[in-house]
Amino acid sequence: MPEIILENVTKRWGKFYAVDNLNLVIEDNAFVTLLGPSGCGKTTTLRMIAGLETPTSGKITIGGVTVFDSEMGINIPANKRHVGFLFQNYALWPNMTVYQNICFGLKNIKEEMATVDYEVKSADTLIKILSKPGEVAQAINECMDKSGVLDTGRAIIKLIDLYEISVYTAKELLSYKLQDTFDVEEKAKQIREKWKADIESAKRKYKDSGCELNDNYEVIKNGQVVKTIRKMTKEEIDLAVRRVSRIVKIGMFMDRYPSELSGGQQQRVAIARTLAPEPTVLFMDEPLSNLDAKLRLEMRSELQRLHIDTGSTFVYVTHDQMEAMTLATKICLIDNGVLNQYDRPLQVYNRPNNLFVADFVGNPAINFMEAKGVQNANGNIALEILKNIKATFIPRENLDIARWIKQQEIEEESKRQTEFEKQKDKKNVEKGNKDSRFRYHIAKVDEDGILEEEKVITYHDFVIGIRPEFIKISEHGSLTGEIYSAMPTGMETTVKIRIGNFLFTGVVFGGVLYEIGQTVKLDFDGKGILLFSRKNGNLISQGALNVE
Ligand SMILES: Nc1ncnc2c1ncn2[C@@H]1O[C@H](COP(=O)(O)OP(=O)(O)OP(=O)(O)O)[C@@H](O)[C@H]1O
Repeated sequence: MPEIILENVTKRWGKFYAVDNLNLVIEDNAFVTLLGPSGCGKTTTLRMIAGLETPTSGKITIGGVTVFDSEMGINIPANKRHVGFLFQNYALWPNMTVYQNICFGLKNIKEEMATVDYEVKSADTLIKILSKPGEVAQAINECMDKSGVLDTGRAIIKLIDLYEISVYTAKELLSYKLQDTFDVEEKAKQIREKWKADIESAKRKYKDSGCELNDNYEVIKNGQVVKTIRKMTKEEIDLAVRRVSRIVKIGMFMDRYPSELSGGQQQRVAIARTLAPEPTVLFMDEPLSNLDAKLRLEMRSELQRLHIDTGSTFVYVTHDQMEAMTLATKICLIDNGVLNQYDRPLQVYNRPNNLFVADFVGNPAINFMEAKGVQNANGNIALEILKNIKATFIPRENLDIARWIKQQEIEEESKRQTEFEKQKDKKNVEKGNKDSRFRYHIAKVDEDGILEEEKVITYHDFVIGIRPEFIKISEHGSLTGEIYSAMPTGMETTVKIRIGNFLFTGVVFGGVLYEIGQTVKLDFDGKGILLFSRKNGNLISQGALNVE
């Protein structure tokens, strides 16, 4: 099954590292979003997995097959990786109908496939359908206008969708004119008998040549499915087109040209075209970015459903964190070519590995404030926040800061050592786009743009991260603030609260009305407050923050 494994994958152009030593396992059937700021290396990563870009070094495996290995000199081309693509500029062919657009790629496929007897298959299908001939007549009758004239095109689409059959089988079914027959049961019985006789005769022929048909109508010889290198038959192509059209609901547009479709409908055609060859892995690069907000929301839920319906592995590039959060089973968050976190969306939101991740995910953005303090014997950390306010951070789990610091120092030393070893290697190319520490932003009322001089930062310096939903305005709150701005949207109200010179963004459920300048009391609610080290930006712990 198509599990995708990236081992030490690097892509650089000269000294510029677009992707820097990426290690990633994309599980089978996952929906992974590659997320990060513009230019962080998302598209390059996707293109390398798909085979459209050659990594500088590393190894990539798809479904147990090594598709790239710099040391072994393996590089399987994109068209042999059995993957599908959907890009932002999906460009349908304007001179082809929707049907032709979807089946165009299928016509060019030539590979080893089982030999299938579609005549027997469709005969068997017709026998099954004709066991309830009244239902067929009824479906066709529903496609007549008031004066009793049949809309043949509509009837064919109706039969295709109702019985999941090809256009050829649907036309055959329509040719029986069951809707005009007095005794449908008798007529259906006669047709069934004819098809049964045909199937028996075909089976006899197979037997005479030492073959048989299995339940999927594949020809079996010596216990093996007979396979040949061939193109897809018209029937196979039609069934594939109908299958994907049903999934994205475009069955009724088959004869239209792209210019006769809305943007969203065109997008669905592009998706159908990508799905038709049944790729086991589907790569998508910002496929919804050309659509308006409402349609994008609609297509998001379509994609989620599509992921379940197709059972494929989806790898999806986006810089829209909302899209990444809502669609993904796992988010892969990249910055400057370096993987920062690879986790389930809510884990990324609730337990970000570092300040960059905390800041990148969440809208409205997380509030940061600096703090200084030491851990008490009982495990709590006595802090000073907002210049001169005393507070206590109570870690959710056991926390030994001294041990945490030791661990960080060991890891930093090990990184320094690896870097040192790398520099000794003559072939090593120094990273030009150096990884710099993420500069968190503290919201203030009068940001004069003058950066405060950096003091010596120690492990006693912290940054506290508070998601907007953890700012609780209440009568008995321990902090006093002033409403700086309030934006009710109906379902929720986003408020900015000023405490001294600092600004905090909170989200209150419901359309609460606040007056600008109004004094409010507030607390930091719950046990989801995040404690980061200011020295290296990493998450130390989650917990509660009590203000004295
Ligand atoms: N052929 C190339 N030569 C040199 N640099 C390149 C080349 N292709 C991409 N890059 C650089 O590699 C970096 C990563 O590019 P990539 O397209 O992967 O970014 P991205 O994360 O997908 O960005 P965006 O969200 O803006 O599409 C960028 O800084 C880009 O300028």
